[in-house]
Formats: sequence, C-alpha cells, structure tokens
Amino acid sequence: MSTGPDMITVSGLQKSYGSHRVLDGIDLRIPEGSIFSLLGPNGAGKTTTVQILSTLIKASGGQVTVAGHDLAAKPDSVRAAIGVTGQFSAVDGLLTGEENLRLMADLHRLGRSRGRKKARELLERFDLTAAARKRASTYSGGMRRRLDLAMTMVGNPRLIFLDEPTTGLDPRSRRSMWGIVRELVSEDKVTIFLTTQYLEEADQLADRIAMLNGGRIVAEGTAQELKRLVPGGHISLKFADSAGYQLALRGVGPISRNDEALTLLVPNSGGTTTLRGLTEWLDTNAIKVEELSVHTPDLDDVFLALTESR
Ligand SMILES: Nc1ncnc2c1ncn2[C@@H]1O[C@H](COP(=O)(O)OP(=O)(O)OP(=O)(O)O)[C@@H](O)[C@H]1O
Repeated sequence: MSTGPDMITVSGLQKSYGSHRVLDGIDLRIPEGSIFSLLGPNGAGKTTTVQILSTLIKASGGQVTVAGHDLAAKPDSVRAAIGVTGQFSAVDGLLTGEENLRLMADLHRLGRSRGRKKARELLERFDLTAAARKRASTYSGGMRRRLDLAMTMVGNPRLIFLDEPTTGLDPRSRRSMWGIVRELVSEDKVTIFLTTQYLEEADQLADRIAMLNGGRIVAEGTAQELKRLVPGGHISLKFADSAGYQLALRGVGPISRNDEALTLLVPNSGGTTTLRGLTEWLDTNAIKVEELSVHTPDLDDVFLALTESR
C-alpha cells in the first residue's frame, strides 16, 4: 500500500436533509494508490458520502479535498480526476462492447485513431475481445460489469468510486472482478473507493475499511485491526467420551458447553499459545478429542457488533 499523498481527505463532513442529519461529522484520509472500503447497514449514509465525494450533491458542512482539489471550490477539477461505476451503469445495451468504448473515447475527445486503439487495448485487458462485436445486451452480468469498468478507464481516472461491483455475480465472476480491481491499483496506480454489501469483498480487497453507522464512522482500520475489536475467537472441542468431557469441563474454563453433544467452546486469544497450551493439557491428561476447530472472528462479527441499532 502506498504511503504517498492522500487522494481523499475529509474532515467534519456533514449532510442534512431538513432536520434529518444523515452525515454527522465524518473524517477520512485515503492514501493514493490504495483500496478503501466504506461499510455500513442500509441507510447509514454510504451512498450520500459517495455522492458528495463524486460531486453529485453538495455537503452541508466540513472540508473535503479530492485528488488535491478542494471539492467545494473546484468541483470540475475533481470531476476530471474521478470515475464512477456501479448502479448507474453507462453501458448502452443496443451498442456492442467496442461501440460503447468508442463512444466513451469520443466523449473524452481522444480522436479517431487514439480512440480505436484505446478501445482495443481495454477490450483485451478486460477479457472482452471475443465479445467485442456483440451487443452489450447479450453480455453476462460479469461481462457487463467489466465493460462498465473498462468504459470508466477510458478517461484515465486517478480515483474510481466502485459501487457494489460484484452484487449478483457468481463466485467465479466475482473473483475475476477482484483480480481486475487489484490490477488497476498495482499497474495503473488507481485509488479505489469501494462500497459493498459483501464483507468478504472488503476483507479481500480493501487496505483500509471504515464502518459507518448512524452518520458517523464507528470504526476504521485494516480488516485485521477491525477483527481484533470484537471478541468471539474460540476453539471448539468435541470429546470422544463423557469421562474426558467431564475432566475437560473442570480443566479448560469453557465459555459454553453442550453436555449431550460433549462439546465445549474455549476462548482463543488469537495466537497459537492458547491452542498449543490446550492441546498439551489434553495430552497430559490423556483426554481424547474427536474434533477440534478454531474460529477466528470475521468482518461479519465486527459489522454486527459495531452496527447494532443504538
Ligand atoms: N434526497 C434525500 N432526501 C431526504 N433524505 C434522504 C435523501 N437521500 C438520502 N436520504 C436519507 O439519508 C439516509 C442515508 O441514505 P444513504 O442512501 O446514504 O444510505 P446508504 O448507507 O447508502 O444505504 P443503502 O445501503 O440502503 O444504500 C437515509 O435515512 C435516507 O433516507
């Protein structure tokens, strides 16, 4: 991840609709060349934040710079530096993939030969060459998303707002999209602002994640840092016989028990020490374990713990 200058800085960002305060003082710093993900339950204010940062609507208060430009003073400069893809796809289904890209090249005034070259390159890169002459309406969901992203890349944006890039895609198409997004960052040095409903997606892609709830950022950090915020890591043990179970019950300090299934849950600090200590203790006491599994908290646990209605 880059430690260079920031692509986005936000301080004290506010947005109200009448007396309804949707964003209540948000601070963010997003380094250039990184992937940042904003998460939050429905109605938390994610779309509002993206709409403000991408110049679609005006903030009610606070300071924002995007790509080095003051958002309030220089919205045109901000617009020239960014690309937006997602829910409001620019793809025209009646045109072929190639035509869609050429149209975009025309809008960016690339000129005929440069436009064609750019379209060819992007079709190749986004794995759409074979479908280049087919109408976009015949494309699969994954192909359509790739075309949409390719069209955004025609303008050479330094920052892309990716709104739910894989919603509705099958696991293979989702993985292929993740690969493309990573490549945009590693090769083109693009900064990505990602909104997603899939916590796994943020976990896979984002360098840093912020959780928005009730118009405020309630947690911010790497996926690992966020996971450390919630307890919930545990080791699950299933015993071979009731004698071993009874012995362990007194010895291991379980957080929960199931006498019928002969299972115990033991808290896990996250390191290997607890696990090793536990298995050594079981060995020493000749207790037979049938199954052992380690559960580390995931972003779902963090999300639920931090965004429960308050
Ligand atoms: N134009 C508007 N007028 C009044 N209220 C609005 C307007 N746009 C959004 N809101 C309110 O702002 C709040 C945040 O909405 P926003 O769309 O930003 O949430 P979100 O986090 O993107 O949610 P979702 O995951 O459902 O898309 C909601 O309570 C919504 O009703």
